[in-house]
Amino acid sequence: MKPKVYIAKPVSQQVENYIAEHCDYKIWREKEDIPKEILYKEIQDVQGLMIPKAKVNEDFIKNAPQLKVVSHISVGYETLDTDLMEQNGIVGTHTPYVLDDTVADLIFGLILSSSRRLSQLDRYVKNGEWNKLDDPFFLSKDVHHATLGIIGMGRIGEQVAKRASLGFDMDVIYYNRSARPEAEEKYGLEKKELEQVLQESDFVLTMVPLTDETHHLIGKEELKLMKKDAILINASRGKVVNEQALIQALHDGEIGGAGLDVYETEPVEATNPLLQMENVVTTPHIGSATANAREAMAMKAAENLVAGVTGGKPENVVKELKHLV
Ligand SMILES: NC(=O)C1=CN([C@@H]2O[C@H](COP(=O)(O)OP(=O)(O)OC[C@H]3O[C@@H](n4cnc5c(N)ncnc54)[C@H](OP(=O)(O)O)[C@@H]3O)[C@@H](O)[C@H]2O)C=CC1
Ligand SMILES: O=CC(=O)O
Repeated sequence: MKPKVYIAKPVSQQVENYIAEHCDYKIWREKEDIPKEILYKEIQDVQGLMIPKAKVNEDFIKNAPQLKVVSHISVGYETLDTDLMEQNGIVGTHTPYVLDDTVADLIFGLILSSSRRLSQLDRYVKNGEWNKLDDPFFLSKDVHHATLGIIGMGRIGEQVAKRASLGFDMDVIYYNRSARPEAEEKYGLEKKELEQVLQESDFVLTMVPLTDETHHLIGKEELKLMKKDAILINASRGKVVNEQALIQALHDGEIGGAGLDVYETEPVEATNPLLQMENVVTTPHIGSATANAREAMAMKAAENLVAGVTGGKPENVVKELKHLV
């Protein structure tokens, strides 16, 4: 008998066929996120669940007595209580590597559009406001040969460093708990203390996972250390940056601007002051959103799911994480 699994998101025919070969499955085919009540009903008798993001806590586990695998279709997994899952014999998996280049491209988009004011320029040209371009606001910051500080030199951080160093002749410095000698060698990177990275960078990118340690890693004091014209880019998780402190720092001119793909509350609230700021570029948590990357993530998640429910070893088991459910 094939193991039973639930797929909590529409997937391509190719991914569905692969799952069908190995499992009995049901699938949520609606565009909207699956409501919790339906999810909890569907996981009552399955061994595997594939889902973009699950909040796995006591409540979830009570509803899934046969569950062996939660296969996340994402890299970040701060919503998985990994201790609790281990106690209940549930393996968590995620989808690293296959989206690194795609997310790095988006980050470069944020770096370029926040420094060169691309969204305002587009708006002005389309509105016939060419004359606004005399405003000194538009004498913007060079990206090439500037210093990029990357906080979290992991898979994605390294791809950003590659683009910055080889493509834009940037000096790249980074802060990480462990050193990355190979990446240092390949891209001429230098590891520094967090304070130094903040003080010396023209662009600061936060690319750490969200954990107890990285929650509000960037707050009032850290923002104060940054150059007055520096731009903060956050494409990791909103809660890595203290958003109130960021709003204040932008308001007070402590830093020059921000490029944000992630927010403390998502979807970002319409009343969030960040949305009113001319020196803030926003995208809707869309780092991995190309057709290729999303398909690769879904296939990777399907492979992890199938391996986990058929007695194999999934390739991408999540590490124990000091989680924040
Ligand atoms: N916007 C989007 O659409 C996307 C966002 N993400 C987010 O990006 C995050 C990073 O992804 P990825 O690069 O694949 O992850 P990695 O695990 O490869 O990299 C994370 C890096 O952060 C470092 N790090 C972890 N904790 C700390 C700490 N307390 N202080 C300093 N450095 C730390 C790690 O090194 P060390 O442990 O040695 O310190 C590691 O180098 C994901 O967790 C996810 O939240 C991912 C994909 C898409
Ligand atoms: O935010 C996206 C992810 O894959 O993590």
